[in-house]
Amino acid sequence: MNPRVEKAFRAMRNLGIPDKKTKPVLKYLLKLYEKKWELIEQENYRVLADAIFENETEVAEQKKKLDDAEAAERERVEQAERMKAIEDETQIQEEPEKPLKRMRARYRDDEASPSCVSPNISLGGSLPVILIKPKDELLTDDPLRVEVPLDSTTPDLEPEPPVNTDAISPTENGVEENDNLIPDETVHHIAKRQESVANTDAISPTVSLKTGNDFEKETETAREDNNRLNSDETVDVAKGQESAVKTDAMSPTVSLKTRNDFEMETETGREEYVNVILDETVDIAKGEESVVISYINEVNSELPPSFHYIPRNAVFQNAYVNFSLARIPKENCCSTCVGNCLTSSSPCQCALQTGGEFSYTSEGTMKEDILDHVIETNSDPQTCHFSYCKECPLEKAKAKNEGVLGTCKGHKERSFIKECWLKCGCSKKCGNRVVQRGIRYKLQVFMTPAGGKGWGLRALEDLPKGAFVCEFVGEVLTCKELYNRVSQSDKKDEYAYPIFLDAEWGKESELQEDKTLCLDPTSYGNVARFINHRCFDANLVEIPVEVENPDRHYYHVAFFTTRKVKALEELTRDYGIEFDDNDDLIKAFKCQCGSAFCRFTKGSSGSRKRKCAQT
Ligand SMILES: C[S@@+](CC[C@H](N)C(=O)[O-])C[C@H]1O[C@@H](n2cnc3c(N)ncnc32)[C@H](O)[C@@H]1O
Repeated sequence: MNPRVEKAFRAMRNLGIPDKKTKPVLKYLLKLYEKKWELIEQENYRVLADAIFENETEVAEQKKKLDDAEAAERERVEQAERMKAIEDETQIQEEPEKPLKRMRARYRDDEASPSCVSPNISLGGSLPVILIKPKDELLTDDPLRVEVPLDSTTPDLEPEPPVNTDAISPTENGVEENDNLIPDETVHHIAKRQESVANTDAISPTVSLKTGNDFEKETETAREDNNRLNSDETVDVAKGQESAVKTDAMSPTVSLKTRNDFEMETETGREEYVNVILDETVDIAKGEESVVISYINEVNSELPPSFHYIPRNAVFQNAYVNFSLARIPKENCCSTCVGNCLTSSSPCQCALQTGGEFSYTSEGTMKEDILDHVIETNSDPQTCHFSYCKECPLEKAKAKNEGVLGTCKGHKERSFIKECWLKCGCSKKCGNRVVQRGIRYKLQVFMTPAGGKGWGLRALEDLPKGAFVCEFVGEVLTCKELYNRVSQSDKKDEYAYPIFLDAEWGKESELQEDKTLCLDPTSYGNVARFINHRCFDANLVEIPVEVENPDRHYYHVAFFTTRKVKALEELTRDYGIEFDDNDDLIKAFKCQCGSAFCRFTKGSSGSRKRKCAQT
């Protein structure tokens, strides 16, 4: 057997996938990628694993649909037979001719009964037996979905659209790279993903990204040109996921005026500018958030990177995120509360878990004293505490590649916010539910000035201190999976910075591998993936938030403002990286944060100790 085929099988076997499932999918991918093995092999055969897992889910769903349809059909046929028997009996007793007339009137050979899908199929007898062949569902154009949405228990979630069951049905054939094993149209949904992986260039727009400055604003023709540019339907960005689909939904914002045309020092000037640049037809979140998240590039012609926008974390494969109402003990929810917990005279059960005080004000911001305490303990080496694991999952994952098990560098001890949730008695509008309600402020992804940090995030309105800006959303992975992905990625330095859910690691005597989790926004993430790093004095601080999961292996990570932030000011967070630590999984960048406390410029002396930062 071709050694590359054997290797692919082996990689899948390691994930518990038998060869017979791997074979047809691999074969299809080889055909799709025109035998470019490297596309299949990258990130430890992720494309292959994803395709197999997705296919399995869809086949199972479709099988269930078929079973249901068959059961319904059986029931219908039995019912028809029962009715016929009753009618026959009644008619024999009454008038023998009438029933036949009635029957003919109801089910004429050339007409469908009301429930009949396929009237031409008749199995003889005077009554047509109606066989319903379940219609093939239309293929969806949605991007490939990730396994299980974490808040699948929340009432808000809509059901998944149906997909074709026939995709990648296993066959007995061997993996011959030229065989047309799977009809293309049945694997359309997989192809879509593969195309986005294989051909990232396809997302480049077919329009030149001129800005308003490139036109002679004064002339009618120039204005028309500019308008045409704005409405050019050939722009295909669609987040780079759907290279074949052309849409202007994310066409770059092009305004006649640019930033320089506004008096940015004044409140009015900034407001005018925001009104001009806020193009609500451009939504990087594809309507997944309750606010539009626009983007703008006034610097160059780059488009935002390709990724799947997800508003909530999603679990990848074996990461252990198992929460259910039954697993939440009474002490972890305020089941006797009603309405808004914040208005009650004493702290509810949820607040008791975080020091007996609610973390939020009635305006929905974080309480200032709590926020200040978090900021202080994060940044002050005197108050910042680390706990150390006996066998650090990060070091273990690294050791798999490097062979030497390093000592734990420490995990920062953090204060949690505990929000009320489904099992609580309060209402969804309770003031102790902020992060779970999602983004509220108008945010914009923008290109930072040339030679800088690439895309960044800002708000288009002033933010008060303690405002919840957004959650850090990504795929929930085990550390092992993250290390596999990064070490096999050929774009290590472009890997979006993950966040480790390590707040409780140091407290556990023994950590199970599937519970050592992180959030990776590289392929699936939300707007937080655009937040750039700033050393120490970033205007956002990340705070762990417990919503569903009492055991805190899995929790949410939310960003709150550390001070008032003006509209258009870049939002930043401290990634907590050490620029001199060559040991880190993801290669550090040359920091351009501009902070007076920048760790990059302040001497990269080789110290490998962790330093405190606002993370
Ligand atoms: C999570 S992404 C942030 C969004 C990114 N700027 C983009 O264009 O998609 C992290 C990457 O942004 C860049 N970056 C973030 N903060 C930076 C900083 N302070 N200086 C230079 N580059 C930075 C680095 O390339 C880093 O790898």
